[in-house]
Amino acid sequence: MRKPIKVEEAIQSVMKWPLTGEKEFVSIENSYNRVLAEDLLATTDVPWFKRSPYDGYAIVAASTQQANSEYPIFLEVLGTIGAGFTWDAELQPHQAVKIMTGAAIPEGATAVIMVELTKEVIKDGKTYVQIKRKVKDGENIVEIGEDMQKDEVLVKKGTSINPGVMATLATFGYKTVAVMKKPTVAIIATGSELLEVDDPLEKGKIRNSNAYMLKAQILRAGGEPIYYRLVKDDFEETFLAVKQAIEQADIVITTGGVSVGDFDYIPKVYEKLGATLLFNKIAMRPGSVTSGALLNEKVIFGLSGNPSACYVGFELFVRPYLKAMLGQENIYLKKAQAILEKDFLKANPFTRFVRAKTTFDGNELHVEPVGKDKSNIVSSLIDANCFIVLPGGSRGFEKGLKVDILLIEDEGAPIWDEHITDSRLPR
Ligand SMILES: Nc1nc2c(c(=O)[nH]1)N[C@H]1C(S)=C(S)[C@@H](COP(=O)(O)OP(=O)(O)OC[C@H]3O[C@@H](n4cnc5c(N)ncnc54)[C@H](O)[C@@H]3O)O[C@H]1N2
Ligand code: MOO
Ligand SMILES: [Mg+2]
Repeated sequence: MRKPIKVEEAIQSVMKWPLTGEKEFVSIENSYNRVLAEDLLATTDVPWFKRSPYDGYAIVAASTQQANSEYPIFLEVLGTIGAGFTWDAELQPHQAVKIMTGAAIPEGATAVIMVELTKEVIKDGKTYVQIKRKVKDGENIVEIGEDMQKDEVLVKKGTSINPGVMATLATFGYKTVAVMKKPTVAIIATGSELLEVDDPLEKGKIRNSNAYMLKAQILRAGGEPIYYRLVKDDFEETFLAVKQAIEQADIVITTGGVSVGDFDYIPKVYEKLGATLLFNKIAMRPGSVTSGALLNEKVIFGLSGNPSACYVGFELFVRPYLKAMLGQENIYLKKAQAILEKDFLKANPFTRFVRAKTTFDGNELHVEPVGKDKSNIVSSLIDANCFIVLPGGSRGFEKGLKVDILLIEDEGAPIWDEHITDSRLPR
């Protein structure tokens, strides 16, 4: 008899053994979605020179002291600079340089006035800019270091490279980036009933869908599915596949063959390998047979063969382990609360993770189970973007209750609908 342990105990027993990830260098072009292996520091001030935020005139603010709409002042315009160009002479009072957004502020200039507030006049062959208001010192000047300051830690290692991090890397000239190596994850699908994806159906057989599902889950979590094999329900074959995989990959996942059937060989494989069993029964549904074992400080995850159970097992146990290897902080699925939109009246002797779809009405989250809830179901995974967590020992949950959900994926909205609202007004 197997003794079920709590979900959190299973998570803890796995998370005691995170491998230390390694780093590697990739080109900035290939760094999107990778995880930073080193803190990202500002190597210069940004901007590193004063620049204009507007198209206008660089001036000495003091020259405008007396300006007002009745008595405008006139400054001589010495020339024009666009972004990327500099003005080499020092600007004197009563002089101006026409300047474009992004151009370096000339030496001596202390403010910029927007072009809309001025008028150019030509007198005796000279160009003057007419100014009708007092301009303050420092007005419309982007100061050195306004954006980022030299030596400032901008992004912590363990952060996933998003478009903003990408822009920051480029700002400081990182042609190559130190990122965490993607943990390699071997997938071994077990089962004599399994066909390859391009095999025609035969009596009693099904196509191996778990391996492809796991590949996608591994990629989504930031790992590298490197190796994948399909083995028959044969002890030797399964044993050799796992033994080889553990030498080649950082993490090994098997699917199927983990329960109490005559041909479920995974428990015996652990034994022969001399692996330490971490758990072989968890008080959860689906995936109660999910097993974990430790060999050479590497965790082998024995996920259920049933597709939905396999999926849940990955997200709850493999995902955080993989993300910990990547040095990430937020390794667990994000928890939220949502209003249950349909009765879920099944009793829950064990904690249940119901595949569900959550939607946001602009105000609150709502959630509805995606349908067929048995663990042998594939189709309910199509629309699932979260799990509803129903604690063990509960009788079922009625529509309208607030329930905990774990978010897996987030999609956009189908229409632009009241995307801009004033939160101060009643709705
Ligand atoms: N007497 C008992 N029988 C079962 C129990 C139990 O407690 N006592 N638990 C049931 C539960 S719950 C689950 S979940 C499954 C777990 O079984 P295994 O992990 O050993 O997986 P298999 O028996 O190999 O396969 C189960 C099911 O999944 C299909 N499968 C397997 N691999 C794949 C794949 N790669 N792609 C698609 N489908 C796959 C397989 O054909 C079976 O239908 O055990 C119950 N039995
Ligand atoms: O382990 Mo099974 O998926 O609980 O149904
Ligand atoms: Mg079985």
